[in-house]
Amino acid sequence: MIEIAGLTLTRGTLRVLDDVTLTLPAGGVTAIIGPNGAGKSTLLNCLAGLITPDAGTVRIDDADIHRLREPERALRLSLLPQGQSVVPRLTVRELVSFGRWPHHRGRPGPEDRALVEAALARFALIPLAERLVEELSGGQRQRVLVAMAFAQATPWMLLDEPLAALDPRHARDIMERLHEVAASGRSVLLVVHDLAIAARYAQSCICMKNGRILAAGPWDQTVTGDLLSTLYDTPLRLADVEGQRVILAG
Ligand SMILES: Nc1ncnc2c1ncn2[C@@H]1O[C@H](COP(=O)(O)OP(=O)(O)OP(=O)(O)O)[C@@H](O)[C@H]1O
Repeated sequence: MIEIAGLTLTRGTLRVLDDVTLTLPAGGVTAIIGPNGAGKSTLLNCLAGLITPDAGTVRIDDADIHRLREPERALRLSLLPQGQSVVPRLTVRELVSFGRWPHHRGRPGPEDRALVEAALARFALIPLAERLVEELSGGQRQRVLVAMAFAQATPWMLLDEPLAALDPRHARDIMERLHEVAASGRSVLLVVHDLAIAARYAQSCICMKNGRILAAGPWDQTVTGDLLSTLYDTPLRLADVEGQRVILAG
């Protein structure tokens, strides 16, 4: 599990994270939702140990993430940051192979190679494996980056807007695969703006506004139309269409 206690961060005069305290049980897909500027990316980067808070702690499976050295962190969690750029002249297979680096530190073995192939297969990238990443479409590139994070084979996958710039089919495609990843025992935590996708695929959610947690917990017990309306300052309601959770305006 991830245990967050009293996480506070100020940038200039802005309290970006305001005493965030939260326990995230392991397993499933958890969506971090909330309006622009709520602090979602900052929270994710704090959980990954990339940002050191002014106060508070983050413990992942009993280790204080900010006290771990980078290679140890990379064995516990993978992070796909927002708007990740890619190193030029790398093929898809080479980039996905980078996910194995924390495990082999420059000397990949048969298991590393097998896990890279498994990641390529899971994200339907075998046909693209020898293509240069920079020559792919934005959606294909995003799939490669998620596959790289998957190849890291960490108990936790943290993804900041992995669906950005994806059309509905490709967004669903990635979510289906992340759903499978979670079903196989890993924990997936992602920042997502598409509420329809979050409603469909996330078992749990963290609702952030103004650097605070407005609500968090299992989706069905937490998310209501009133909550979403307050979160986004616009009228929203929940509905059930043919067994699917959907969000409606007004
Ligand atoms: N390095 C920084 N310096 C100053 N302000 C910052 C810095 N990083 C973040 N902020 C501010 O903190 C707030 C939260 O930013 P953050 O990127 O975490 O929000 P977010 O919820 O991920 O937003 P979005 O949905 O737009 O990506 C914003 O007001 C942002 O301007």
